[in-house]
Amino acid sequence: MSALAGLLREWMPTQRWFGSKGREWADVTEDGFFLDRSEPVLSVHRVRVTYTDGGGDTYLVPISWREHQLDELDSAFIGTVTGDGGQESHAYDAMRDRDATTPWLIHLVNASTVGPMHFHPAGVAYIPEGMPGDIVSTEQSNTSLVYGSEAIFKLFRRLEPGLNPDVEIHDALRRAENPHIAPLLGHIEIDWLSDDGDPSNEPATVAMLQTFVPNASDGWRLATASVRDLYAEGDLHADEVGGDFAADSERLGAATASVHKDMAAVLPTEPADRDWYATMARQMGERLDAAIEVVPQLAEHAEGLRRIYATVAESTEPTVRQRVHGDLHLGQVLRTATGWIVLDFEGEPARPLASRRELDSPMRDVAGMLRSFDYAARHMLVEQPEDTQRAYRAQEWAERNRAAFCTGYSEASGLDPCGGSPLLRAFEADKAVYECVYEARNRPHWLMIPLDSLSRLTSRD
Ligand SMILES: Nc1ncnc2c1ncn2[C@@H]1O[C@H](COP(=O)(O)OP(=O)(O)O)[C@@H](O)[C@H]1O
Ligand SMILES: O=P(O)(O)O[C@H]1O[C@H](CO)[C@@H](O[C@H]2O[C@H](CO)[C@@H](O)[C@H](O)[C@H]2O)[C@H](O)[C@H]1O
Repeated sequence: MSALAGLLREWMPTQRWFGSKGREWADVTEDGFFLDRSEPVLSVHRVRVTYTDGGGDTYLVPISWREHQLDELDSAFIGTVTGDGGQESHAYDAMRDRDATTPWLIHLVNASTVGPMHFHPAGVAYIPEGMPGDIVSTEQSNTSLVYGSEAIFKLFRRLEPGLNPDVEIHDALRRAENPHIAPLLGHIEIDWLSDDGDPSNEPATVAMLQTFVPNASDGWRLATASVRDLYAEGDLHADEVGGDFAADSERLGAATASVHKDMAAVLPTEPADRDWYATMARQMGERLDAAIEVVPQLAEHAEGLRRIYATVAESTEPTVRQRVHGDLHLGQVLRTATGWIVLDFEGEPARPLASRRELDSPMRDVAGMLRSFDYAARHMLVEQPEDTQRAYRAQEWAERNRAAFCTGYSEASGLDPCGGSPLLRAFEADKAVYECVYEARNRPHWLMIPLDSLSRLTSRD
């Protein structure tokens, strides 16, 4: 194992974007190349991790190298490598080293190819080259840099061969002139190294650059502020407090419907048949089996969940299958002065890329957002699980905003998503199962949120 691979073995599991926390590593190998040789030197590494329980993942890790350690970069420090001549080089997370953030945009403007990496500007708008980028937050599955208030660069950490749906769908929705997206400015690909080292597959998408939406607030922040207002007003109902969110939820429903309509117009669609319903039910059951291995508390809901999934297998509900968002929640939408913007069309980061590009029911996204209203309403109950008054208010807030979202969706699309559809209920349950695994791995103190929802979903007959 190289000295760098040894350092990455310690460091990567501590990073939020590392998706396989808790799995034991069998081996780690890396291959890297230089993207920029000026100070600090910037290298990019494809890091292949294999696990003792089988399988493996490939991650992208950009590293900046410095001759001297810098106190201000302490939180980005990965470790020190000693060369053959005894000289030391200090490795830093290049996404948190501002001085190492300019080469990405310079190469995009120049449509460069550097080693195995290919830069593709979209050619539709100005790219602010020469400016350093600031990291958005480390609390995400990917890592984003904001350049001024003009562009946002998202590095996809876990690599898979094939075009990332975030790039593909943003490009399609721009062609459809949908007003609810931030335009794509470019993307970057890297040749995929298959296990035997033969670069014969499709390249993997490494990053995308989008227009930055200024003066916007994300839906999660706005919704949770509204919930806090309601909690602060012990005697008032959700529609009586200043921070009522229902009008925003209704507009968000309409924006979601508009995005679905345009995706169906410019990307493939197919009618759902009986086989598809049967496949959905089987996959939900399989996801549940796998999730119980990670979160044993799910076992007590298994019988109720399987009953819900069985109704999908028998469904004759007419649905069109189309491309969908795949992981729609309040943290994926921004409210601007003119309306809602939908972000991050990548799908659930834990799912294989091919399955995230499959045609699906738009109800998957409706269910995701309905789950998110539940999360927003209940996340503050984590600290006070016994507070029945707050639990009652949370329920009231969630119901009001879920209904408003459905009204907005149905007025814009002509389809009422929330009229007791068994498919929608099953998607909500499936999402809550996914969330249990996500929370167990990333935020165990929040595990009770999806677990409590499952109690309610499975007892509703
Ligand atoms: N175009 C944009 N304009 C402004 N902020 C953005 C934009 N895209 C993303 N963001 C901010 O960055 C956060 C993470 O972006 P997202 O695409 O959801 O990344 P991830 O895949 O890591 O979840 C969002 O919640 C939002 O606050
Ligand atoms: O990183 P992503 O935004 O792609 O999505 C992952 O992380 C989300 C949390 O940030 C997670 O969403 C879950 O928590 C949200 C509150 O933080 C809540 O609004 C969502 O409803 C809930 O699913 C998402 O599932 C995961 O894929």
